[in-house]
Amino acid sequence: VTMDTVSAVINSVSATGSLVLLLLGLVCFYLWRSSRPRYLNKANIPPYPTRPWPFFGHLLMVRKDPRGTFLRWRQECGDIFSLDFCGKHVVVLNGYPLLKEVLIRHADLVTVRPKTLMAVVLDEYNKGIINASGRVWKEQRTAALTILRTFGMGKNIMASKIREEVNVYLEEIGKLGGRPSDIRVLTGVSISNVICSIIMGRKFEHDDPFFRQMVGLVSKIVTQIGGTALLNHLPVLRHLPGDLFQARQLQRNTSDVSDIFVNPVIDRHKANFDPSQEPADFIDAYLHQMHVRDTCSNSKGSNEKTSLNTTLNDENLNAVIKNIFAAGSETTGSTIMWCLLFLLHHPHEQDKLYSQIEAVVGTHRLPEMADRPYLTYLTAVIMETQRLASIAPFSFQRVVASDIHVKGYIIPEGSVIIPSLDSVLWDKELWGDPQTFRPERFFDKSGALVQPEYFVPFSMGKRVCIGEALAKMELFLYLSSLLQRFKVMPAEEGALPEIRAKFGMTCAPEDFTLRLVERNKRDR
Ligand code: HEM
Repeated sequence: VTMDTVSAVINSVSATGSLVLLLLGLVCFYLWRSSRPRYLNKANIPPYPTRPWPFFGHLLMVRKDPRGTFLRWRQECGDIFSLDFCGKHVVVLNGYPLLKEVLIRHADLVTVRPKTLMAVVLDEYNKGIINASGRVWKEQRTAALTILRTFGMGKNIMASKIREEVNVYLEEIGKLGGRPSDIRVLTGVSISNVICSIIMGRKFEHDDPFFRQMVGLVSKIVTQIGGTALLNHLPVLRHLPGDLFQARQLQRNTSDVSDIFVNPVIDRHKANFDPSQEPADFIDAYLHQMHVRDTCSNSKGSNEKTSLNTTLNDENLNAVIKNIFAAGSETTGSTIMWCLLFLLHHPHEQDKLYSQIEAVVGTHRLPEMADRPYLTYLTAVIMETQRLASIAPFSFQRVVASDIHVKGYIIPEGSVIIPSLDSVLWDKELWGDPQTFRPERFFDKSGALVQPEYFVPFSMGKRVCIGEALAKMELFLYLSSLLQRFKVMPAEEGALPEIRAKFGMTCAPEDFTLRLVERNKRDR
């Protein structure tokens, strides 16, 4: 090897090295430019609690304990403050008056969802309800609400579907024989079955392998969404080797849910669709609406394809079904788990609740919706559970469509807003002792049950939860029937599980075991 060859190699290596360095520098410059806080020194922007870090802004500061950090920053900055998430301007809204002003008075300016990486990974960006905006969102939301109301959300048809499943749930719990158990999965499976019967008109055996596989996948997706939250603001991280943030797994699991479960179910419904028959379930009713629009546009002599006139189509139906599963099962299931955990810690409240069930319903029949107005203590316990658990502490994010003027500040167009439901449900000014489980707070001096307008676990405004009536019905029927038959007891006498939340798609309690002991076997 001559000296010339060696120096040629060195030259070419250093040229390549310089090129790589230059590229790296350009990438860093681009990242720095695109992640610079847009409004840092602009007047009239809600204040920043601390100076943002380069690139990440405030993201890493809130990662460990978002709830605690937000509550602390509210104390330091007041009800409205700005954050920077990797260059994205975020405004956090706190307190009932401010949430009401922005979400209700300026309702039309805050209906857009941000284009999060998660929505793209889940293949749901601008599809279905949760991740859609504008015309798609309006039409899908209206269709879904109409269908749910037709099926009696808050009325009898829905109640009988839920009660059927409650019976199976009670039998399964009876089989545990009062032994220490974690009933989180059992509860999740049961609630998912209610959603199945509403969406596709059929329920599954709890040990059906196909159903188990689907519930397992949905539960994985819900957990993985929590783990990938950082990616929403720093999408470049998904390219890291090793799938550190599980984004690729999340994508695979979501497309499995579509391929194995959702699309075949839609196809079966389409194959059996008969427009002259009354719709039997949600999918059928959606196909009916598609058919009606199709017929209307044809009768008007339009030559355009229906898909141009309406957003009701297979793709959006797929997304709506996934939305209802994702938003409707984990939320209700974890609220039931929170209620049982609170009752473990508050045996006196459990006794009071049981006495009312015994007096109003007795023990020879299951509670029904007609009992609800009389089971006021249970209703108060459910509301107190939802308030204290605050399972959706930051609701879902929205984007501001044009500048909003509030409290002497401007929330600039394009900012993301985070309405902190924690700040309302845990507000000392409103509740006095917000961290205490005290269902009595929902009764007035005359002993009548009251629901204050600032009780907002389902959020507020135009994007308020569409499943509120269904969730309330499920919570009432599951908990009244469960607590009528079983006494909630600690797994080990004197050793209570800690009250601690884990952050996923919602805030569920950390896993815990308990004993559900039959109260009076002879009565049944
Ligand atoms: C305890 C149970 C539940 C709680 C606490 C809850 C809470 C919420 C919250 C806080 C939002 C965000 C609203 C916003 O963007 O401001 C929401 C949205 C939504 N929820 Fe629920 N939810 C529950 C049960 C359900 C059920 C059973 C369904 C099934 C139909 C459902 C379907 C939805 C949908 C589709 C949205 C998106 C609405 C939109 O973007 O327009 N939820 N929910």
